[in-house]
Amino acid sequence: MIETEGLVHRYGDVAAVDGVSLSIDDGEAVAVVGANGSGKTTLVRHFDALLEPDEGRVRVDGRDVTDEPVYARTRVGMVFQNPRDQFVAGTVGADVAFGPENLGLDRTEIDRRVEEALDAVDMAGRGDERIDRLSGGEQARVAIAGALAMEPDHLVLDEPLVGLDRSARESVLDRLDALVAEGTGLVVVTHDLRDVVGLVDRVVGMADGRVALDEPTPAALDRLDEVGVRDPRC
Ligand SMILES: Nc1ncnc2c1ncn2[C@@H]1O[C@H](COP(=O)(O)OP(=O)(O)OP(=O)(O)O)[C@@H](O)[C@H]1O
Repeated sequence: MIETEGLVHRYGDVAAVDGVSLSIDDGEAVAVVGANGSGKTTLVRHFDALLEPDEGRVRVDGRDVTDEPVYARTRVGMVFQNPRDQFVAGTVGADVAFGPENLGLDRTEIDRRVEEALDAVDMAGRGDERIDRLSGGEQARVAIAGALAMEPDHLVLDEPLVGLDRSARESVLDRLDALVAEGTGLVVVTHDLRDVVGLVDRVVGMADGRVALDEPTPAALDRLDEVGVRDPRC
């Protein structure tokens, strides 16, 4: 479970996150929506201790992420907006293996995790391919595999579909759908709910750094205008 309590994050004088208390259960699929600059990315970066709170606390499974960042990063897998910024190796297999290697796991366990993670994103058998020769959609799926190889309880994706064409979007969404069905929790940051509305069972809407909407789908769809987000049904 991911919990924030009175979380405040400031950049200089700007409170990008301004008192957010939220809890996300294991297995929940949540969309975090809101207009540009409403604080979505800043909020989710705290789940993995990539930022430090100015006020309040963030816990994963009851453990404070500032005190135990490694624990948070093993339970919460993060996939950033531009996967190219996230790759650390030249080939698919080496990149996906990087996280488990850092956990100090033995080779057999690392190989098992890499194989399962690539399989989960429909990239089985492609470990030797160079990442820079993959399409944008394939790169997005490799980035997701890298997070999955840590066997996290939650996968947090920040605008995972930006820049992808329709078929690449569909292939990523297909894989996310399967992961949710298997019980992986999902937090998807987006300002466009159209693609992910069928995937999530809850919508958290941010406005000016605060949670202005927190409702299950489909009820949340009737209130999207309050957070400046388009109703995907229109
Ligand atoms: N590194 C930074 N330094 C200074 N200000 C920042 C920084 N990152 C974000 N901000 C500011 O914090 C506020 C929230 O930004 P954030 O990126 O969290 O919002 P967002 O909802 O994810 O936006 P978007 O939809 O455009 O990605 C904005 O006013 C933004 O300009």
